[in-house]
Order: sequence, then C-alpha cells, then structure tokens
Amino acid sequence: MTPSARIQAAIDLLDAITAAARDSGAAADTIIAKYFGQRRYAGSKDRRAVRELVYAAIRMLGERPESGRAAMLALAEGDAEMRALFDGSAHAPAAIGADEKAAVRGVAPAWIVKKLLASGIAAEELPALIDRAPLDIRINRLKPAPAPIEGAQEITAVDGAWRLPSGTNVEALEAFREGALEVQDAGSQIVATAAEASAGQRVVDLCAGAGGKTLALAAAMGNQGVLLATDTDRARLSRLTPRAERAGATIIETRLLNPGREMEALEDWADSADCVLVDAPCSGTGTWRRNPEARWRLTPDRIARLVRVQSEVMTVAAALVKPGGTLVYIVCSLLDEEGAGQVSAFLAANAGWTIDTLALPAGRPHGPGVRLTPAHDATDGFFVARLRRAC
Ligand SMILES: C[S@@+](CC[C@H](N)C(=O)[O-])C[C@H]1O[C@@H](n2cnc3c(N)ncnc32)[C@H](O)[C@@H]1O
Repeated sequence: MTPSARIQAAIDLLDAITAAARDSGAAADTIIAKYFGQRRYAGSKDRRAVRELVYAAIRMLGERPESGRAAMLALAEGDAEMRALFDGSAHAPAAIGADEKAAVRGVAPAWIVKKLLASGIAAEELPALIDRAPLDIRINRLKPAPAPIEGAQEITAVDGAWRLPSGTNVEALEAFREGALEVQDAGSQIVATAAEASAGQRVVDLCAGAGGKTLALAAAMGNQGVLLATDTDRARLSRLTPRAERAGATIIETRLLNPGREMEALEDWADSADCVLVDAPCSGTGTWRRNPEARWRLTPDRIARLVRVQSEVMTVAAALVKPGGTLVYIVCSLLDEEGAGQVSAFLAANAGWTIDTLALPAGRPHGPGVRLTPAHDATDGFFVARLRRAC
C-alpha cells in the first residue's frame, strides 16, 4: 500500500469504528481484524501502520468525530508530510479543501470530562487517561517460578507484578502456556489484594467475567478453601474454566446467574462468605488507555443503567457475606456515581456495615475507599472500598 492508501484505509476504518461506537456495534479491534481479513493484499507492515494511524486518531479525539476523514485531518494537523498525502491520486484521500474542518482534539466528550472533574480528577490528570497502557503480568504463585523474561521490570510494590516491554508476545512465552503468568494490569492486581483472601476461606467473585481477579484470588488462597466465581454472561464465564486449568487453580466453582434473579442460584451461600468481591460492571472510564474508543460509546442513559445494576449487585453481594465478613467493591471507573457515591449510598441504606481502612501499595484515599489513577499510579483507574458486616 502507498502511504496515501494507508491514510485512506484509516479513514474507512474510522468511519466504520465511529458508526459502531454510535450504534453499539463491534469493537475497533474486531472491525480492524475483519477489514484486513478481506484485504489479503495488505502486508503486515501496512496493517501495523494503518492500525497505528487509526488508534492515534482515536486517542486524539475526545468527541466521536463526524467522519473518518475529519478524524484523520485532526491527526494530520501541523504535519505537512501527512497533509501532502491527501492528494486525490488513485487510492488516496481527496485533496484537503480550503475550509474543510478537522475534528476537535480532546480527552473525552465534554459531558464526561465535566463528570470526571466533579469526581475530583484534576484537569492535569486527564491526558494520562488515554496514554498507551503498559503491559503488566502477574506471576502465578500456584506454579513454579518462570524463567526471567527479557526486559521485564519488577513492580516492587506488588508481589508478583512485572511490567514487560510493549509488544512482548506474552502468549508465545512458555511460561504463559504453562500457566506461570497471567496478563493483568498492576492496578487490577492491587485492588484484588483488598479482599485479603487467604487459605481456607469461602470467597465469592460475584462479577467474575473471564476470571482475571478470580485467578489472583485463587493464588492468594494458595488453592485452599472454596472460591465461587459467578457472572451473568455465559460467554465470559466460560472462558474462566480453561484459564483456571492452565493456572492450576483447583478451588474454583463457576455458576451462571440470571440477571435480577441472582439469589436463586446462590441460596446455599447466604450469610456464609468470608469475602464477596464485586468487580462491578461499569463505564470503564479508568481503562480508556486500553480501549480508547469506549469513551465514544458512553451516554448518560448508559451510565444511569450501570449505576442501577451496581447497586443491585451490591445488594446481592451483601446477602452472601457472613457476620464479620467483608464485601470488596471495585469499579474500573473514576466517576464518583459509580464508585465512592455508590458505596456511600449503600452505607447510608444498610445499617450494620462499616468501612475498613485499606493499606494498599498504591492509590490515594477517596471518600470511603481508595482510588488509583493512570497519572498518579501508572495503572488503569480504579475505585476500591472494603465494607465489613457487623458480627
Ligand atoms: C468489570 S467486569 C468483570 C471483570 C473481571 N472481574 C476481571 O477481573 O476480569 C464486570 C462483570 O460483571 C458482570 N455482570 C453484570 N451484571 C451482573 C450481575 N447482575 N451479576 C453478576 N455479574 C454481573 C458482567 O457480565 C461482567 O463480566
């Protein structure tokens, strides 16, 4: 592909990605994979170059752009060489019109920026929300220690956390195939430690998804005790079983829940868990580094729906905790209505619950819990709080 044809390919992809973001369609990665699946003539260098252009444009634009062309014009602003590639030749984008408008640069849609600022995120912290994310792994203590990985840097604050050079093909490592390591953001590892899960306990990971935190809990428990992993999403939960096998985690039982009727599948766990971890579904404002187009998908309605589900899930979780046990509430969002506000509302509505002070190796106290941010902690953004049921 010529450099101009790569720009046109990025424009076409951005058109498809913005439409999908507007209509709750496929994720950007899926769209890009499908696009190149249908264009076998594009070599690996072309694919990489186009992908980089697309993601650079997505990161640069807070608001969903009107068109892929407006997005690429924003990327080309101040870059004479790139602007010259808009030359109207075969497979190239049309020449830039005198009064043609580029999309406006920014971190996020204005209404979400307003919410982030109101949630105490300083304006200087905002750009880090869309930086490129590092590649972190967790060493799985249930397996023999893996061989050193070239270029890996230990994250000393967190046991078993390492940061790898970007682009490391983790899945090709023997240690990965043997289950000796998992890809997991250091922040995700840190918030999971708030559960203080230990050998012999009865622990529930209520919103387990594909089990990122479940596997960390199983390792913390040294494979002793009972760990129940539940979710309402069959496809996600089904990915946990092979991961657990690879990781040698033998104490995990999985159960699929019916949304709104979760307790029907959980009656035998009522009032009996030492800890229930709720990694609640959320807007993901703390994970835009990995998934920058997600900020184009949010709407006020969607956030309101998530806030409702979070509160319902907390009610389910609370019914499972034994007297003296704990409920660990986590969201990978930096919006207070999903984090600190959600926990404060629970405490106000439920007598007999108190907040534990958390001693985590990162983050800053925020309301009833602790908040990690990309700018302050070089991790994804999280809010975590640990609530304790009275004895
Ligand atoms: C943030 S994700 C979990 C990520 C996972 N814990 C990890 O560490 O990889 C939130 C999960 O909550 C699940 N969920 C949504 N509503 C739920 C409900 N009512 N009960 C249990 N899980 C629910 C979603 O399907 C999703 O997998």
